[in-house]
Amino acid sequence: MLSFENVGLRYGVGPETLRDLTFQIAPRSFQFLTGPSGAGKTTLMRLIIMALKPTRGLINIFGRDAATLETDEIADARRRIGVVFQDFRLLDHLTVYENVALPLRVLGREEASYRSEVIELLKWVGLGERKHSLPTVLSGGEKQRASIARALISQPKLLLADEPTGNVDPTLARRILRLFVELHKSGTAVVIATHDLSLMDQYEAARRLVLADGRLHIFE
Ligand SMILES: Nc1ncnc2c1ncn2[C@@H]1O[C@H](COP(=O)(O)OP(=O)(O)OP(=O)(O)O)[C@@H](O)[C@H]1O
Repeated sequence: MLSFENVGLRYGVGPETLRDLTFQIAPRSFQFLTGPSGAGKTTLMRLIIMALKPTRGLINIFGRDAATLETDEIADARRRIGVVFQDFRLLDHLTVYENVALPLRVLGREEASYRSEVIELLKWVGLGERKHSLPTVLSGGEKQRASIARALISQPKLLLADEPTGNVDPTLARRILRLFVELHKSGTAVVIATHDLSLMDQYEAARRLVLADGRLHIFE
């Protein structure tokens, strides 16, 4: 589903931020991506969603060489990837409900077919009472949960989450992890970037991808 072969990434001049990355993300797999602050976790996620081009090496996504994809093919591939960004990226003029429903609207689904699904997911992440609110009035943790719900709602083939529990308390973090594990069990490959050791300890079946000094170390 996703493979990197000898991928390197350098921002401007200076040493490579990521070096010789060779790994695969299998369909329906679950992995934590970890490593010290500044190790390159967000950079790696940006390479996967094709927001950055590698300085060298090959990235293959959904069976295609990422370097050869046209703009519309990149957009098509991105529709199959759910992303939880560190800065949430909610649309401020849409309500929480509308933000979460957006990926389904983009896929052309009728509202009647997804309304109850969206409401149920909002309840699960503790935003049932916030569905008509605009993102501007939400707390950091509420925004984070809305962005998680939006990434999950379309059951993407691949889910990338950058520090998805960074703004919530441990109880809610456990609940959110359960949501990711359920999604994985229903067929999504999940990659969660996190510093949170206690979160990782709650799902020992997960692979651990550890970035250090620009290189990736994999623990199955
Ligand atoms: N747009 C950019 N231009 C230049 N350097 C960048 C850019 N984005 C990130 N970097 C540098 O690349 C390195 C990796 O950053 P990145 O944000 O990927 O790390 P991270 O592991 O996600 O960190 P954190 O855990 O703190 O979020 C850092 O040294 C950072 O300063």
